[in-house]
Amino acid sequence: MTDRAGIRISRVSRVFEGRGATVQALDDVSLECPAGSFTALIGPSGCGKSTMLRLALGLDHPNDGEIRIGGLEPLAAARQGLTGVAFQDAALMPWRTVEDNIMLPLDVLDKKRGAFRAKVDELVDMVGLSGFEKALPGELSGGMRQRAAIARALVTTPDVLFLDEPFGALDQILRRQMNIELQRIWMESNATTLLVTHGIDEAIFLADRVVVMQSRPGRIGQVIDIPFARPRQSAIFSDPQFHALEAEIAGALDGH
Ligand SMILES: Nc1ncnc2c1ncn2[C@@H]1O[C@H](COP(=O)(O)OP(=O)(O)OP(=O)(O)O)[C@@H](O)[C@H]1O
Repeated sequence: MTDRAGIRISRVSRVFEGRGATVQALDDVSLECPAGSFTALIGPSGCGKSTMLRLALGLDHPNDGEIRIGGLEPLAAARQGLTGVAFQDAALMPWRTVEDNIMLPLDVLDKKRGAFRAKVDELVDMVGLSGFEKALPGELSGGMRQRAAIARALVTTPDVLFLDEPFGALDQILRRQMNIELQRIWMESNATTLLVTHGIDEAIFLADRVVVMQSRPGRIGQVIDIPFARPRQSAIFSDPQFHALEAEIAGALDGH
């Protein structure tokens, strides 16, 4: 059992009005992510995945419905350090060292850095960046930058971790390595995780269930449970059951 917070998205709609056109980015979307679970969100471009994350982070507000993180409103949860986020482009500050980047949320939340020294060292070790604490982002590979971004997302020991295509810019081989590492990090951190991805294989490898979204308006189409035991090994990428799930999700994306 875990006492971590889960995510509850209830009947959320978000409409954008602009230049004569109205876009229904999300239409009556409900999703419950139990504490400690790993959910992957997949769907065509423009189906509202990033909008959903922005709402869950308190960066935007729904027109209808509500989102709760462990019972709290998203902004309150973010202010308490209950949520962590890593984006596709890592978004590290180029002039800050790796460890200064990892400590950024502490500065934003006005927490004393000293109290987190051991946590930062543990995270640097967990994401395999020992020896690079004083390096600048420009001195790191793409995969190392993403690992630093994930460490940064975890520095407040968040209950909930949002990942928006964190490995989208990496090549296939590196992405698979990062998937294996992310699984390990997730198992160690125990955070409720919501991953936005375009990679069907990545979604199946990592998630307990894959939520397939449809666009115009953005809605949840199918939810597909992934039955593989953990820890999952890279061999499952060539398992026939894995291929069957890939076909099922590809079909759901095509609206079948
Ligand atoms: N601030 C905004 N103002 C107007 N329209 C917006 C805004 N943000 C998003 N949209 C529209 O809402 C819809 C959903 O966008 P969103 O970025 O959430 O999609 P997505 O599923 O994350 O797409 P992608 O996979 O391409 O990143 C799109 O049609 C987009 O144009």
